[in-house]
Amino acid sequence: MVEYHVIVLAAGQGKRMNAGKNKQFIQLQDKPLIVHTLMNFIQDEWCQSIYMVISQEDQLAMEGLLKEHFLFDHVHLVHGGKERQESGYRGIKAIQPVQPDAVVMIHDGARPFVEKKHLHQLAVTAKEEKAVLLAVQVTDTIKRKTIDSVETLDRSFLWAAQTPQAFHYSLIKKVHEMANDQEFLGTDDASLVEEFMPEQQVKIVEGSYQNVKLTTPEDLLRAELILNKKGEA
Ligand SMILES: Nc1ccn([C@@H]2O[C@H](COP(=O)(O)OP(=O)(O)OP(=O)(O)O)[C@@H](O)[C@H]2O)c(=O)n1
Ligand SMILES: C[C@](O)(CO)[C@H](O)COP(=O)(O)O
Repeated sequence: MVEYHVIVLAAGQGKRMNAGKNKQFIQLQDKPLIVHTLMNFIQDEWCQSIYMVISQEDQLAMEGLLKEHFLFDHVHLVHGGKERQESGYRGIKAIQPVQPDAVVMIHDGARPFVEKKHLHQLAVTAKEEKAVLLAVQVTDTIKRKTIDSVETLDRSFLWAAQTPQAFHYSLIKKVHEMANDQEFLGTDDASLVEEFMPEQQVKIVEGSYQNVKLTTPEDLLRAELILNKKGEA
């Protein structure tokens, strides 16, 4: 067993979902999206603590929701920032003192379908290798367009990044500090390691295409299908 701590990012606005509220509150069958996500960690005995990063405006509603689902005592709440990266950094700073090699995962609240076997593969790999992300091989043909050319990239080298991404605490804290100081904005946390610690290899654990990020209304249909399938299993 490799213990880990998780930061669940839920401080976005869900603008592309166009739900008139933060998409984390959208009901998916019997419970809101964010509760589905949190349950993956509550039900994992390897998970030692959960820090959920939320926006100040959602504080009351989130507290209510956690109480309704009996999760209030299991989740530390932290206020997020304007960008996803800032929210992650605030989550990292909120973690109670831990050993430098403690494993910290960072996960999108909007990915409710992560599997326990992948959490464990990430934890084990992060403990040994310091930096790892969940990803899947790209299935599309990807073109790279410049002003005067179009080329087809070799997709056997292309991976779509997912979360969780897992790191040694001291490493992820350091690269977030550096990114903050230098006003560097990446689209995921692993990219900060790539940018500021190029000597540190980032590993990939191959994940599942079901671990989708619910971003647009179309993704909700997919979520319903996944939940129906899980219910049948
Ligand atoms: N300032 C931000 C922005 C995003 N997130 C979180 O990061 C995850 C991935 O981001 P995304 O899917 O882009 O969510 P939103 O920012 O909410 O969506 P949108 O960009 O459509 O507004 C989400 O769980 C979101 O709540 C966050 O904690 N803090
Ligand atoms: C971190 C991430 O989930 C990796 O796929 C993603 O980059 C964050 O969401 P966004 O839609 O790119 O803001």
